Amino acid sequence: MCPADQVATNNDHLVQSEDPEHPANLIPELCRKFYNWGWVTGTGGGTSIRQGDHIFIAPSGVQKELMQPNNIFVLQWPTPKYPASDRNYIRKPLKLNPSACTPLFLTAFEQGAGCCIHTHSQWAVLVTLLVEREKGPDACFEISNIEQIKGIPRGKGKGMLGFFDTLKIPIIENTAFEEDLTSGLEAAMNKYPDTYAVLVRRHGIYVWGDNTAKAKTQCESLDYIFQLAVEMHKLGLPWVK
Ligand SMILES: CSCCC(=O)C(=O)COP(=O)(O)O
Ligand SMILES: [Zn+2]
Repeated sequence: MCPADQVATNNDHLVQSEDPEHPANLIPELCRKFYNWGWVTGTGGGTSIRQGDHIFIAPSGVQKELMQPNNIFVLQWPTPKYPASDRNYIRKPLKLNPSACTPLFLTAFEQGAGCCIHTHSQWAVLVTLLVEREKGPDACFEISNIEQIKGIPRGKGKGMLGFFDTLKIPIIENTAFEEDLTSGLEAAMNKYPDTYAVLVRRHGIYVWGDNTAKAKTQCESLDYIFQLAVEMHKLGLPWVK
């Protein structure tokens, strides 16, 4: 756990609220759920929320399910993505570093997202392995004729996908360091401007939404679909009719 006595008193009021929906309360609460779903075990994965001109970010390398509100970093939005030293932190807990996923979360916020979730779900990883043969910029997971596809938006302001639509989630290659995934994420977003998620080969997935509830439900729908896809593959059933 992140020790409470290692926390600075800088702008503590930004993470102190009785409101369970406040991002500083919501991020630890969500990460406890995500841990139980196998999404953020072993310190991997995480979540970031934008509220107005503040971005709330978890620390790096901590047990995400044990996080407390006073462990949360706050960035003034907008903020430079690079170099990291130029980012506008207005709250930095002592002896902790911000998540290595920060530039990826910022990339989602640049697209207008209100929340971004990164998971290391084994179903997401397995799907990237099953389409491993299609390496390169065109790598993509595709599935159709599954009811849960309706839980994924067609694109911003375009409503939700329908049963007969084909869900497409781009896959980018993993890198040695989480931060170095940023250019791949940006490229995938440019190539698939309607996507709300990008898979990372042998690593996991980034999912974002207009707000926290949408990011969470979209991530749940995708995880359901990935698990189903793995089981379909084992039964020799095609993903696209
Ligand atoms: C065993 S986790 C490896 C790092 C990673 O992929 C990740 O998502 C966690 O990054 P953070 O800096 O938020 O701990
Ligand atoms: Zn990761």
